[in-house]
Amino acid sequence: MEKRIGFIGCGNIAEAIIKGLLNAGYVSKMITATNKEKTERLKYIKETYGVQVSRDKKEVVDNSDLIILAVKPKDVVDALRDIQIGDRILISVAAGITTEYLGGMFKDNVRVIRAMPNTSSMVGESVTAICRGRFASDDDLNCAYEVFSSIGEVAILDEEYFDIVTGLSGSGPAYIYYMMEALVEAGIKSGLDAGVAQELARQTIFGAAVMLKKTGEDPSRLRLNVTSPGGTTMAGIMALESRGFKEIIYNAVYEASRRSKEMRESIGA
Ligand SMILES: NC(=O)C1=CN([C@@H]2O[C@H](COP(=O)(O)OP(=O)(O)OC[C@H]3O[C@@H](n4cnc5c(N)ncnc54)[C@H](O)[C@@H]3O)[C@@H](O)[C@H]2O)C=CC1
Ligand SMILES: O=C(O)[C@@H]1CCC=N1
Repeated sequence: MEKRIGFIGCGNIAEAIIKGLLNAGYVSKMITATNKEKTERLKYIKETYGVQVSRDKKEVVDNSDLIILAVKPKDVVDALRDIQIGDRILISVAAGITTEYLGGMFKDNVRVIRAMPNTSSMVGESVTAICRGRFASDDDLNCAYEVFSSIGEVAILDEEYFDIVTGLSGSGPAYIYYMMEALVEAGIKSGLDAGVAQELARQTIFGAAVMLKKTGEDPSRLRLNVTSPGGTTMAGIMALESRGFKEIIYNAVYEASRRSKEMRESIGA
């Protein structure tokens, strides 16, 4: 049976998940959302998606079987203050915040699932890592699996890997968009019209992503297929290598993971 889902915090990632769930056939009346800024944001969410909204987080909890906590890490304590989760499942997508810390905020043994989706949830193409806290069961994990698999792929992982996952796939879409920005700027700088550069870059990234997914081939194999010996691609790749492209990407994942840990520590979690 379809679970009733309540969102505490309705910013970017909550909106992406809501849209993804609705596209996947989820019924709008099964979704309720609340937010700190209650007026404009909730009006927008209600008008755009037809889901229920409430100014009262307790009402959201009462109307839900699963609660998705989608507030910034620094706001989790405030967001969960004065509510009773009872026998519902609490799914947190907050970067860095552990199931142990969240569970510790309640007197009862709350069933907590930690999830790290990304904004491609909006088009059903997220990859979401999930793990269960101490008091959540395998059934609870399966329940979360079902919800997130309707908006993309799901990986069940040990919680110790979540900072890395956050730095790789949670933040990852931004790296790809940044790559697109860089390609477009390079095209323009080299003399292309902006619209043309954008169209070429967007479809190149999309085509490469579809190739990866549909062929299941190793990316290095696909890269070699583009790279004629002594040709243009080889010259381009050598320019990337000489400027430490892989190290740059490693640093991005490392720094984002470090920040995930730092946000946890900054609230004493
Ligand atoms: N944006 C992304 O791509 C992803 C974000 N996350 C995590 O999701 C969480 C939310 O991130 P975003 O949606 O990007 O942030 P956001 O700032 O867009 O949304 C957070 C929302 O929480 C609301 N809020 C703050 N305190 C609240 C409270 N006490 N009660 C109810 N609502 C409250 C704010 O009004 C805001 O609309 C963060 O913890 C982040 O680490 C996880 C995966 C991906
Ligand atoms: O930037 C952030 O902190 C969040 C977590 C993963 C993606 N966005």
